[in-house]
Amino acid sequence: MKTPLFNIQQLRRFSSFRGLNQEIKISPLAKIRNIGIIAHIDAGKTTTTERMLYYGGLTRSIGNVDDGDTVTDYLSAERERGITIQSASVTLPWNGRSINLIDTPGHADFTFEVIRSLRVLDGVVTILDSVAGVEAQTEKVWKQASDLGIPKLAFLNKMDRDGAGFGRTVKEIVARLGTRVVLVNVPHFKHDSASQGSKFDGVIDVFEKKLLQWEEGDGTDLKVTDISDHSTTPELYEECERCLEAAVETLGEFDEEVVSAFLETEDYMKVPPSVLKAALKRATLESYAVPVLCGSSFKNIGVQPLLDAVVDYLPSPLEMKLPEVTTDFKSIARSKKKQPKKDEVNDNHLAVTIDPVSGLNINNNKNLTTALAFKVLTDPMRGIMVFVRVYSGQLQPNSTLLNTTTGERIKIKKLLLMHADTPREVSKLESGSIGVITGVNSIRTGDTLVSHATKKDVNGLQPRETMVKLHPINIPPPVFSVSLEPVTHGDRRNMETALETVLREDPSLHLSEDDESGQTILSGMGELHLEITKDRLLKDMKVNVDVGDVKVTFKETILRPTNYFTKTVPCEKGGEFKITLSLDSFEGDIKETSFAEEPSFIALNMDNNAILLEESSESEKIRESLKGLEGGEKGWPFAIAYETMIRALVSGVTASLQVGGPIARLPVHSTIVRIKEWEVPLAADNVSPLLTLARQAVLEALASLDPKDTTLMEPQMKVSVYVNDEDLGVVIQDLMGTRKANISGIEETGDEAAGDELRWAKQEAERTYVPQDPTMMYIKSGQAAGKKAVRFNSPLKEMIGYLPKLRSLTKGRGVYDMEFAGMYRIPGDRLQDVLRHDL
Ligand SMILES: Nc1nc2c(ncn2[C@@H]2O[C@H](COP(=O)(O)OP(=O)(O)OP(=O)(O)O)[C@@H](O)[C@H]2O)c(=O)[nH]1
Repeated sequence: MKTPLFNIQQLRRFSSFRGLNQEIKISPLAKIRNIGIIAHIDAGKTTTTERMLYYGGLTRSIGNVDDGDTVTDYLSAERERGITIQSASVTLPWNGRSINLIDTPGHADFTFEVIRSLRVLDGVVTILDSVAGVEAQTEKVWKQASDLGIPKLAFLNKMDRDGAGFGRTVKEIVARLGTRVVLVNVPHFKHDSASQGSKFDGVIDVFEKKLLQWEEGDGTDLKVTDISDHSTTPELYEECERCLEAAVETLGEFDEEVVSAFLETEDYMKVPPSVLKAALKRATLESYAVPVLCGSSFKNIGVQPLLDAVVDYLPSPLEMKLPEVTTDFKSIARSKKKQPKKDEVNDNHLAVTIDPVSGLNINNNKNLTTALAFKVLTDPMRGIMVFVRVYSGQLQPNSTLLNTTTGERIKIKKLLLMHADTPREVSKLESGSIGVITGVNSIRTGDTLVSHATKKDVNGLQPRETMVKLHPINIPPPVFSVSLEPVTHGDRRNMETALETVLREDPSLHLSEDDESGQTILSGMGELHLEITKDRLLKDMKVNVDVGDVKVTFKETILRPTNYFTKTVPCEKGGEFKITLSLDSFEGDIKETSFAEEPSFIALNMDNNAILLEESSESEKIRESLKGLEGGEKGWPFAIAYETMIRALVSGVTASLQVGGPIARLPVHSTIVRIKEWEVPLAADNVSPLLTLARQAVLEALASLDPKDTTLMEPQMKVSVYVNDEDLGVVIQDLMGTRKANISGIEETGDEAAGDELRWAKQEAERTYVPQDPTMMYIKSGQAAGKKAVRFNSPLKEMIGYLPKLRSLTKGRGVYDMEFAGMYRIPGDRLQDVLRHDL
């Protein structure tokens, strides 16, 4: 769900905090941990977060999901909508450190939000349900975090439940997520006379050689027993020794200090905890191994050691590698393309702090402040709050920033740090910190903000510095849409204002206009996504609007190139604006075509379209001036900056492609606009004529197309269905028939990793030591026998309403997950059907 992580209204109820002695000081960077919690739905993310806030002293009592009184609970927040203030991050103190917990929603419809949050995190805690093991969403978010090189911890929750399998789940983590593990703690069970079975009551702290047992209650009463003496606790000693042996073996392959420490006594129990902890931290940062802990958040067992582990094993911002930067408009530096030096680039793509085109390094640039806006919220009291992560330099209040994504200069006033429910005004936001800019309404999620690190304006920045962009947050294309129609004419203004707010907060929503019907079309990532947005518009914002049914988004694309079209207009100050362009077609992802290799290729951020400034397309004058710039920062004789001209071309082209193609007036997709020639007079002080010409020329090119020169495109989804052997036949029959599925494979579940990786992971899982699971029967590799995963691509249109169908075919046992695979041309036999029924 779109989970507001923190409902400040509820936090406020707990006016006297438990941990007053833990007042957060504004921490030096080494003391900060920017972390997120990721989990499959229901693994216990909310329950665990509640305990963290409580033990951190931010709440006075523990809320429970099932009683609907949690701080972070979505439904109660829903009920209190209007007075609820969401927050993207909250800071809690732990052991002298500040842990910034950053919201990461679990539902697949909000993948974009997960990616957006992951971008600003330095580490993640992955919560698994130890009864269910590794689940589909765990795998997905784990992979996303791995792709971004983010260090991870695993917390095996729900150890109190029947069927909880610590050992089994650990083996699944290794085999299915493809990682080594180090067991930081393992479960402890006591004999339960009532059930004549065993009951989870605590954990063995492996490195410290201690047994921690929790008393019933809020989890603050804890019995600690030393288990380092074989004569007093022989069984616990031996279990701990086996775990330490495994830890020393795993870490020893990575870290020589562990080997030396072990060789001093050749006794696993005598390797100092400090050596193991330091090695495990390094191993975690390098993604060599993942620390594993366990507990039962619901029973208040094991959460404090998890907080300790966050502090011990996840990095501070100082230890995290800086993100990739680019300077846009490559053409300015095109002849200066330089390869980054070997030692400047790490395998992990996040490590590149140097723009390979311009050579600019944000890491050692003392002048430059760079920050990424990762969430925008509208707070009824404070107005618009822009959450930013500062990557270099420092943000200062009452200063001017440059939004390099839009080219706009922005005056900012206050800066805030989130401290429990009360955002606190601060005199600066330093590199590594996460804070809030208030009172600015032009910043969107994903924008890069730069400023001078010491001055209060951007005047001292080099031209190249003003073009720095942190790697933008990729927004997946919206595949579903609804029409919006104000009930009365007077409601239109209200609707527009509300939509502006909603879109500012959620850039994965998109607005367009249906020229024929005049309707406003709102597009989003999934049915649920649009449902929640609709709720927000109708219920929270009280907009009087008719919302149509959710439909799949279709696009149009061209099948053959057009002729070139030329447009000119004289300039009042002398000379003329001119443009000559054509449209060309391609298939696939534009960034992977040969066009993308061209020096003057500009990918548009919508609909897989791009502009190609053909070789020598610029007027003689522009070319000469650019050459001048390459030699140094010599004069640029034009009254208008080069980037401003490019922005005009981009805006003109983007807007006209949205107007649509000849078949159904749908926005044009997968099209390249080849600009053969363009001119701007030297004296011109305004680019709007260039924008207009670009727009007119594209519209003329589109109008020249015959309907048979274009076709429709539709979203296809990459789907995995998990079913029992006995249901496989009927499920496949339905997939091949009704769902138009293109099946790529049927696998035993558990075989998700591919090739060598799979072999490695399986071997690693086999040799990974895990304690016996007393509460469950051991099922080999953790999977119920005879489960199959069917992988296929299918048109999204055919997948609507699939869940009830799958349930009825499999007596409720089948599950599936799907993600966007891409927009594909609709084959001729289905085209008529779509035109008739869906448009
Ligand atoms: N027995 C047991 N139940 C738990 C534990 N942790 C959470 N639960 C229960 O599991 C259910 C889901 O817990 P949540 O904390 O809402 O899980 P979540 O991951 O936040 O779920 P979403 O917000 O839907 O993604 C609730 O009924 C909890 O009471 C645990 O340690 N033991």
